[in-house]
Amino acid sequence: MGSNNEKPRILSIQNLIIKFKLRGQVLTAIRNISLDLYKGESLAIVGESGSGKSVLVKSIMGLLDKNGFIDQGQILYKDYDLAQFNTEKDWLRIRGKEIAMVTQDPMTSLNPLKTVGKQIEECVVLHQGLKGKEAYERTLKLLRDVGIGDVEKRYKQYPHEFSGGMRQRIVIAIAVACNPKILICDEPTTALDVTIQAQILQLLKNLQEMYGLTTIYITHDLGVVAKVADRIAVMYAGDIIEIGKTHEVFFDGKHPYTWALLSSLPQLGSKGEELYSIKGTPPNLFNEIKGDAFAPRNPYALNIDFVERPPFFKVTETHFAKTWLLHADAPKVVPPQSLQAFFEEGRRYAHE
Ligand SMILES: Nc1ncnc2c1ncn2[C@@H]1O[C@H](COP(=O)(O)OP(=O)(O)OP(=O)(O)O)[C@@H](O)[C@H]1O
Repeated sequence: MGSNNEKPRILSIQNLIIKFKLRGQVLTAIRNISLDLYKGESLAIVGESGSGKSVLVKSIMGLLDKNGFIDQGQILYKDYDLAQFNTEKDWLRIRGKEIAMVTQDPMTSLNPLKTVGKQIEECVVLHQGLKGKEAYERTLKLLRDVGIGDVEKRYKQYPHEFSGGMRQRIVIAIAVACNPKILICDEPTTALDVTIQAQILQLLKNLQEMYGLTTIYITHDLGVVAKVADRIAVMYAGDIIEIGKTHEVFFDGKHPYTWALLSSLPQLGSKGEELYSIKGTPPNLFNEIKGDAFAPRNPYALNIDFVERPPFFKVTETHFAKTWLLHADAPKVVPPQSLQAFFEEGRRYAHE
């Protein structure tokens, strides 16, 4: 869903349902998601804590917690259905090599006892088939590519000798050294301060072009990804409720949950207008969810929202949203006042 006609598909998730067993009960964390990823694109998955972003990307890498399982669906990549993989041997063909991940905390992915140069070089040797001087030179190039200076000296240093932002650059170098096709960035900048955040995002964007990567960003911060993503998928309670090109979701969002997320952006707050606040809590995933999961918190909910789960309604060829408000018979509802001005500004900007 969410077509992007210019590029070929690289990964296709179809009707995915993921459950966890917990204290004798079962909760459904991913509720029938279908999602296509296109070669060379950058897709941001946004949603509040607990919406299922991490579970979704972990399932692509075979990193689900032991009590989690794929109940239904397919994850198609090359000739494989990753949803059928069940041994580490299977996953070793994919993890790191085809699909790599950069997480929030670089220290957990780095070995404190090995120089950073050696850690990058090991991947160069293993995945790029280089040896000796060639592997060393490639490692230095990678260090330069991720924006580290004085590379010969830095090669010999240990992780603790680097700042948080620099460590994140090294983790990114290691991920890229494995030559992955898809790079998943799970809240890659959350632990960093704002200036460094912007630099790391810019770096990821540059590397995406330089190495022809397809990237998935997962974050709860819509503002951060708007600058780097080609498309945005909005998740709520284990489902993708809206997907589209970044400007479509950002400046013409259709689902009231997307409106709520946008309304919490600081850009809107700074105008001194009253924010559209999101009340209530997400549904309990142990229970069966009827209708639109957001309905109980949605001031625009229609009666049908409490009864029937909305399908994806097409807004444009590339923009879809699961809200009954888009049904031809629905009453006309406009976004909250504060957002209207924001949308208007965005549309004007897009046309300039
Ligand atoms: N091992 C587990 N056992 C039980 N439930 C789990 C487990 N892992 C995740 N969940 C549940 O699955 C749901 C989705 O979690 P997930 O971590 O994917 O959310 P998220 O959107 O990534 O949130 P965050 O931004 O906080 O990481 C949550 O309700 C969570 O409690």
